[in-house]
Amino acid sequence: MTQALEPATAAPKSASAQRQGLGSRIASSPMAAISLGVLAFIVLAVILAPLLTRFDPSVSDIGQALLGPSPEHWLGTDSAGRDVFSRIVYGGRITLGGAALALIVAMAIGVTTGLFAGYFGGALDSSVDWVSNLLIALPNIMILLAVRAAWGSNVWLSMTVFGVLMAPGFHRLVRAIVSGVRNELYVDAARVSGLSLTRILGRHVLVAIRAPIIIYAALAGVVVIGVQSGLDFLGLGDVTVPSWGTMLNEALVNLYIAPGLMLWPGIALGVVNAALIIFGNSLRDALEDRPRVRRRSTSSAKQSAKKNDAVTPAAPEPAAFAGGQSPVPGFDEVPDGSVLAVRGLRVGYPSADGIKDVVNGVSLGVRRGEILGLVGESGSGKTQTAWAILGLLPSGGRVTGGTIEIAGQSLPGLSKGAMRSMLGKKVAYIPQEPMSNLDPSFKIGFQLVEPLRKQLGLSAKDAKAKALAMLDRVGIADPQRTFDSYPHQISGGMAQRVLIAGAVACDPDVLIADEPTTALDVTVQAEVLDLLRELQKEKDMAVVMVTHNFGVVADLCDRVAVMKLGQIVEQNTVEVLFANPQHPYTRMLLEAGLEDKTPRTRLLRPVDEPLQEAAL
Ligand SMILES: Nc1ncnc2c1ncn2[C@@H]1O[C@H](COP(=O)(O)OP(=O)(O)OP(=O)(O)O)[C@@H](O)[C@H]1O
Repeated sequence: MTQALEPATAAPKSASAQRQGLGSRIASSPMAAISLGVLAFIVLAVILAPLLTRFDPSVSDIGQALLGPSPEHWLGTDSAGRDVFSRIVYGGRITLGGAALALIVAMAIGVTTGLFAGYFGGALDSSVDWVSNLLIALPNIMILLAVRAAWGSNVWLSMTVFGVLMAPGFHRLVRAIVSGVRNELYVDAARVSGLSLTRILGRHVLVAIRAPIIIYAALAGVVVIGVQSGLDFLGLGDVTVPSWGTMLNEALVNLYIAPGLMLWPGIALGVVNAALIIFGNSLRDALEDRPRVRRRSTSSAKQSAKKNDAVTPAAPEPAAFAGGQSPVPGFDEVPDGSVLAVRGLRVGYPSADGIKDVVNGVSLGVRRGEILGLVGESGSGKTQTAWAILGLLPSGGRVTGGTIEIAGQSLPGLSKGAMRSMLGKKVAYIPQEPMSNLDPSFKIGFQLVEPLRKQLGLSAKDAKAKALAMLDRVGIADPQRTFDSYPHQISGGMAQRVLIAGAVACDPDVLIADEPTTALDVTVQAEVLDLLRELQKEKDMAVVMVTHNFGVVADLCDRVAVMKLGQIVEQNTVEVLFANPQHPYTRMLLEAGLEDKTPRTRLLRPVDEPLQEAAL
């Protein structure tokens, strides 16, 4: 029963390297570390300018004009007798400070709008995109000249405006990444575990955009420094304060008398720009083979399902039932005392012809201690039914009719906050693909502890103790090691056990398992089903087992509902339905896939009778 642990060291070396934090990855790339060191050195020198220099960079002494380098004036003096070293160090404040201001403004606007537009999509996305396109269409230099003409040559103002003009670049980058990440199953899993929007965005989404933002900011920094220096070089900046662009402008005037004056601001600009470009490129190289556990495409998931699901019946041609036999009486029965009661549920998506229902009047109920199998061909609406119950329909989908009650609480119409507090505590979810439902960026322990603290209000210590106890309970041999592992360091079977531990940790009334064994190999499937059965008995949960495997139904379920084209066509106890299927569609599914149609003897009992161990 206990699954053999894969040693943590079994993870490929490259993977463990890739798991390092951003700081370690920068440190492990010599070019990134050196360029970052150079940048840090220059920034520090600019900040500590008053300590490093002996001369006021703006005070002229015409008697000292155009002196060469000396122990007093390390880099010589300019045409007004000002110390060049002081002007270089102080000038960095304007050049680098202005560039930093523009970058901060661009990132604050672009990252925020990209994050929300990418995550929520819809009208918000379209309107922000419209504004972003408008900003991109504006000629930046003309705008900066207009700002200077209207408000004077204030470097901070012009760099703030330039930051706004640069924001669309960050917006587009972040929006593109976030709109991909929001569909990751681990983000769905975070929603199911009841985490707030801020936490999901902060913990799971921001982490994915962190590295691309740093790389893009490094390269955008080169552009901003170029624009700031260019404006000063053209004499459009404030000539009373030193900057590297202003120094280049003065050097140009004296090019034939003192060509050396061009050298120092040129070197300063060259070194900073080179360091920024090398840093951006090295960081990209260090990060580019980072593993991403992506949501598998529907087709690959289906292929995997077919491969692993040995007794899955071939999906019958919907056309064979186009005539549509009526559902078998009792198809919409909701047993008395059901802790989950769904009546006449309809789920619709917008289409060219208006709202199209993909779930069409489903009624079902599950009592405590009971397992209901929800079976049907691919596309019959099982997952949509489950997601509607969890309040997790994807964008566009909505409940268009019917009622859902969990432990007496009616769900449709519930506020998002109230729904969040139910998820995990009243209703929990076990997904189909364990690996994709764990965030690759965080250790298993963190992903278990966080919802426990949020949902049960436990202290960090208690939540950790409970998480370790749950890992032990679900049959993980070394809970501490798994707790300290990243998802890529454990096997698929262990990942599913981890998700089961997380799902049942808050003792939910209802557990929805959506094909929980599809992505696992056959031996592990049996172990996971055994575990689910044990936990369901132990915690007296009502379970809805979404599957298209009649073997799983026979092995595990008390009752079964058969779905076809968004409707339940037949619903009964497992023993009655297997012995005497009424609907032609049920018969076809059973004949197509099941060699041994006899359910376990233990299941041949009315659902409200206690389990007879002797009959096992
Ligand atoms: N985002 C969507 N927009 C529009 N229609 C959708 C969307 N998602 C699913 N559907 C429709 O809902 C139907 C039911 O899909 P659902 O995923 O519930 O099927 P299922 O029975 O769970 O299949 P499977 O066993 O293959 O997972 C699909 O046939 C599809 O046409």
